Amino acid sequence: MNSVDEVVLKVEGVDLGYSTLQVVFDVSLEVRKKELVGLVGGNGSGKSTILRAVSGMIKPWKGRILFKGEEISGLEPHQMAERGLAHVPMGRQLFPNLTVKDNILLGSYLPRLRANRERNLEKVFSLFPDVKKFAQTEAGALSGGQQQMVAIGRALMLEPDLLIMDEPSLGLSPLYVKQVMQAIRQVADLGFPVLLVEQNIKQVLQFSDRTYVLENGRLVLEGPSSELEGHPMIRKAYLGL
Ligand SMILES: Nc1ncnc2c1ncn2[C@@H]1O[C@H](COP(=O)(O)OP(=O)(O)OP(=O)(O)O)[C@@H](O)[C@H]1O
Repeated sequence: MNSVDEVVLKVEGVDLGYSTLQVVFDVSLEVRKKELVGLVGGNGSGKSTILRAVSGMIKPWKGRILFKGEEISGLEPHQMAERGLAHVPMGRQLFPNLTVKDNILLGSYLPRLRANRERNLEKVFSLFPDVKKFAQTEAGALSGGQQQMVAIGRALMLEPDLLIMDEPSLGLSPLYVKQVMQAIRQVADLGFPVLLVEQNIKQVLQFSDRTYVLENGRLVLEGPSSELEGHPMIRKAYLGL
């Protein structure tokens, strides 16, 4: 396998925007097999807009997006899901009155996944023992961190080739943020590539393999997360050092 085959997601020089307002400028990034890649930036820097383009909700004004080597322009979100893209949305969006188990099973709605349902459910339960413990509990009764794991579990039922996660730490207490980040790391270590979008740069640098830093719609820094942690710009602007 050569390095080109290993690239799952490739964003090439995209400009993105809404009606006449451009919010993302010439952004390129990639996610390879087995990687946990962070995309970080402050409020309104364009992170969610990039995710919307990757999941087919908006089309690039310029540039292109390749998923498993195929250009995705023109594909609808459900077609992206069929091709193996799982989007874990901001705010988790579970059905609070359904049990945890039923919420997770909703992830295996595609016909090709039905045969593997039970096996995949067991995989999710062995990955997140807490989720298994609450299988029969209504999802709305769980803590924010546990609900986030349920949402990730639901996405794994899709047998995804790429998971994109939109601010999974939002609204969680520091203890739960750490648990959720550890869970995401475990998911990546199992072999599922993850694009993790976050404002919480400190946590992302600690758990991801590589990170892209976005400011006002432009990439200002990128590299191995371990190297960025010590970068003067990061220390000054984001870590307050
Ligand atoms: N549907 C929309 N219509 C018009 N402008 C939008 C729309 N969605 C986002 N924007 C604008 O695009 C810019 C980037 O927003 P985006 O949501 O991508 O940022 P973000 O980095 O994800 O921020 P946050 O962390 O607050 O979600 C902002 O100026 C925002 O106001």
